[in-house]
Amino acid sequence: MKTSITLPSPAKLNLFLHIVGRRPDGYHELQTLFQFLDYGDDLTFTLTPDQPGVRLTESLPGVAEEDNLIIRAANALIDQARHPLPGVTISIDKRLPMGGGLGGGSSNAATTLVGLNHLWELNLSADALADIGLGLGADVPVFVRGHAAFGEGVGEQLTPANPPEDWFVVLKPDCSINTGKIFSEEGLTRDTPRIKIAPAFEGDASRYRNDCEDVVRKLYPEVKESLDWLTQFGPARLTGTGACIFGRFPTESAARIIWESKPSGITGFVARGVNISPLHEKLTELN
Ligand SMILES: C[C@@](CO)(OP(=O)(O)O)[C@H](O)COP(=O)(O)OP(=O)(O)OC[C@H]1O[C@@H](n2ccc(N)nc2=O)[C@H](O)[C@@H]1O
Ligand SMILES: Nc1ncnc2c1ncn2[C@@H]1O[C@H](COP(=O)(O)OP(=O)(O)O)[C@@H](O)[C@H]1O
Repeated sequence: MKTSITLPSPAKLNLFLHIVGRRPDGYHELQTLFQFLDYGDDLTFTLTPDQPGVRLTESLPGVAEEDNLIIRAANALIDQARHPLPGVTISIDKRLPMGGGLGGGSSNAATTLVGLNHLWELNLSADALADIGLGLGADVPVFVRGHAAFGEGVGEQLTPANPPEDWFVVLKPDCSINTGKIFSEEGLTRDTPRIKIAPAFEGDASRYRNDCEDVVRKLYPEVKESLDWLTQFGPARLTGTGACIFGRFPTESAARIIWESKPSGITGFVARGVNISPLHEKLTELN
């Protein structure tokens, strides 16, 4: 049995995000195209056979340990196991902004489920891990399955997709946006017609939009300014409920030229869109 592994926990983009209805429990029904980025956090899992339980080597600002999705994911696996498991210490190399629409928390949960399934040799199927993940957040299943996908329902009904693996400039306007607040806004578009997808959806995502964008532009001038700036160079869009935005470029050098000219004071990064999650690429290497 291996005792330590470091695994990627990538970001996602919602290349488009349509709100097509509402469930009786108030949750919004979405149609969205998820793609991963070759950029994200790293998690290191080290087994501690002499010390039972799950520990983090550092806490995240503003997140109580029991609310941390890494701890919640590890405990969800322990609850499923039929025998005692060795303890584990988990360290986080955090690069993704929190609450930015890049799915960092959901991705951390998925990397924990997939990583500990491997390290603890639990042999749970992807379906079983995605089910556990859905209990932690709507975006966890796509990270568990590891393939770019068209998502329906709350984003858990997934059809694998192969959008172009373009380069992105991702900007983080200096504000934080609460997902619940955006979904409760009166002016939110909630009736975008459903689109039909072919089984091998290639996703000409440039034709689609993010239905949260108008509301977010109005409420957060920082996002509006960044979108207006990035739009000069091509289509720019919000991911999830924001605050991060992205512009798409065919090559790394084209993306870097725009990145170098960004207004001072704004953070972000340049990354490539990838249809196989870096987490699954790494696991294939290990197996
Ligand atoms: C919008 C998306 C798109 O990928 O991403 P993010 O912006 O969070 O990255 C996700 O669907 C985010 O799903 P999830 O991560 O589970 O949402 P949460 O933050 O738990 O949701 C906070 C609140 O927003 C509302 N909510 C959320 C999702 C949804 N489909 N309909 C809703 O009405 C609910 O009131 C919920 O209690
Ligand atoms: N390990 C974690 N990493 C990031 N956020 C976490 C984590 N655990 C819990 N959270 C909480 O989840 C919220 C949403 O995080 P995240 O998935 O990064 O953003 P978003 O849903 O906007 O894409 C954060 O604001 C934070 O309070």
